[in-house]
Amino acid sequence: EKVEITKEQQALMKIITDAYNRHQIPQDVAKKLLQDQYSAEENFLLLTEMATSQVQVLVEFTKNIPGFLSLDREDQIALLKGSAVEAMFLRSAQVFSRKMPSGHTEVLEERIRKSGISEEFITPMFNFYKSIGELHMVQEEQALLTTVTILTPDRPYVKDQQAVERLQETMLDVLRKLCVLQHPQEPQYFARLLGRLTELRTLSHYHTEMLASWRMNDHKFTPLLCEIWDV
Ligand SMILES: CC(C)c1onc(-c2c(Cl)cccc2Cl)c1COc1ccc2c(ccn2Cc2cccc(C(=O)O)c2)c1
Repeated sequence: EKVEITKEQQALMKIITDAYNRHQIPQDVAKKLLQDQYSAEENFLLLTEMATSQVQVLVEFTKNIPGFLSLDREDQIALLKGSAVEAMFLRSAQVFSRKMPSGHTEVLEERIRKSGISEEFITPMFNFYKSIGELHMVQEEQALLTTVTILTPDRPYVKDQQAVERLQETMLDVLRKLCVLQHPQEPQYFARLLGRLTELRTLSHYHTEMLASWRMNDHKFTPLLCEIWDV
């Protein structure tokens, strides 16, 4: 049957996409990527700074998701804590596939590979980046997929899961229609996108182990990261 995005859905998509594009890592932080220091220590510090900046960007973005601020305050925190790593994997994957300016991508990849992360986590991480790149998502799809990830009802400590589910379903409906309209030659595209969310959960479990091993080697995180990742 003919798929049509309603006026309200169009407005919703514009709010979310504008917010997603508006909140970027500050250029001075991204520029540091090209700094000459390449030690594992220096890489870890730079990535920690980027992650901290990315969490701030994520909090600002989340405030622009229609309906999010009407959720129970504690549930808002539970959703942010539960989705931060997945949203950041999505964001860094989109940055890699977007091919950042002037070789940032290679430098970022190099720094991630040489920051004390064990090979067993590096391989699935970069496989994920590749699988996201192959989707060639338009920016509306990227923004909506991140929103759907944030609005996952079954995160730990969420009390009113129904309210989160209603919001997520609203976003999933827009994303489903957008996929059909943007990728008419590929009816399975929406299903492929949702498949990435499953991969994100696995990466999130790997990330917990990455944090544990960094802590074992006495690596320090910023207060914001300690709070959002309970480290
Ligand atoms: C604490 C730190 C060492 C850490 O722990 N886990 C991850 C970690 C790693 Cl190593 C991989 C994936 C996710 C996480 Cl949390 C990280 C590093 O987190 C990052 C690093 C880079 C990231 C991000 C997110 C995006 N980017 C790239 C980026 C670059 C330039 C511009 C922009 C932009 O948005 O405009 C984004 C997070």
